[in-house]
Amino acid sequence: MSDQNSNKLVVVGSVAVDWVITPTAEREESVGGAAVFFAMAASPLTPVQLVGVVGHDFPAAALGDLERAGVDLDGLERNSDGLTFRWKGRYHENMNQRDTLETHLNVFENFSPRLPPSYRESEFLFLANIQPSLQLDVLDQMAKRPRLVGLDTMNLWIDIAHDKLLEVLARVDVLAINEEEALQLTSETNLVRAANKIRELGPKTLVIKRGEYGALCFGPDNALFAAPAMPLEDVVDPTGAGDSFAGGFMGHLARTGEITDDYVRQAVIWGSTMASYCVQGFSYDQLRGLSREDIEGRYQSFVELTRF
Ligand SMILES: Nc1ncnc2c1ncn2[C@@H]1O[C@H](COP(=O)(O)OP(=O)(O)O)[C@@H](O)[C@H]1O
Ligand SMILES: O=C(O)C(=O)C[C@H](O)[C@H](O)COP(=O)(O)O
Repeated sequence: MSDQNSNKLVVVGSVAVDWVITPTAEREESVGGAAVFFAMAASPLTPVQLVGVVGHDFPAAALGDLERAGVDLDGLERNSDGLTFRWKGRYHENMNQRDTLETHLNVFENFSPRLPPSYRESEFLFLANIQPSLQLDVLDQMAKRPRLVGLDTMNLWIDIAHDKLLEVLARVDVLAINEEEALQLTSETNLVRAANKIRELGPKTLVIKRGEYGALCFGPDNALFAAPAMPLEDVVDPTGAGDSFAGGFMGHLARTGEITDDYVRQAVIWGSTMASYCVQGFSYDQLRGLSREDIEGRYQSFVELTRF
């Protein structure tokens, strides 16, 4: 293993301009996308290399934010012929549920991810929520199998690309999905039974994200770990919480290079820490410019929250 690549973390996923409506506020041009949230959350912990595509309308300021966060953008394709992927959604009163109002794939429609040579040797890879065939394509472009491969997906792919999804799942180590998706994927009604089935499909580590109720994690050596979400007085915008969680989670494992039950437990708390910042603002507003002191302090609040 070359030292140079030992803690590099590649992420492939959407780069988006969202229109987010909550019960109390609205932002019409909110930079988002799974790869953006993931990168902003992981970059305080480990070097991140991003793979995605933007159109001519993508704000230059957001590219500057990613660069200042230290995110490598060599793998970000800039397609001047079209618009960036756009998503519009409205949150319900309780903020744990949302309706998608519009999705415009735009430049994402014909996107074919190309990994720069400098990404191919990296030891950590996260396949954020995109078509399973593209996830497979990226995995195949790695020079060798990374030490740890994580994946997120959604109900759409469980419905329309089931076989491809099973094919990629067989090749990943960590699956991070939400509760409904875990049940849907396995046709189960019980979460523990669903988790056992999923772990037979490939991923030995499974993180089930439960919104304001936190996360449940089945570790590589069989530990079962539950983490609460940070109780917050003001939740501004939950968009990207899951991706920020994944960024903190994978970022910690890449930084430490340890992949045991104990480190996976810590990674769940790092995921919860970064997700808690995400939901406190629109877009990645609250993830930008975080100091080491800030994040260590929030991590310690989680330690205190769960001490007994
Ligand atoms: N309302 C909230 N308050 C505090 N933390 C939250 C809230 N919603 C989500 N989170 C954090 O974000 C994580 C992932 O969120 P979740 O909504 O489950 O993911 P996804 O966006 O993939 O559905 C949760 O495990 C939790 O730590
Ligand atoms: O890429 C997509 O499919 C989008 O809808 C754009 C969004 O910015 C995030 O991806 C929302 O992600 P989560 O709130 O973590 O589920």
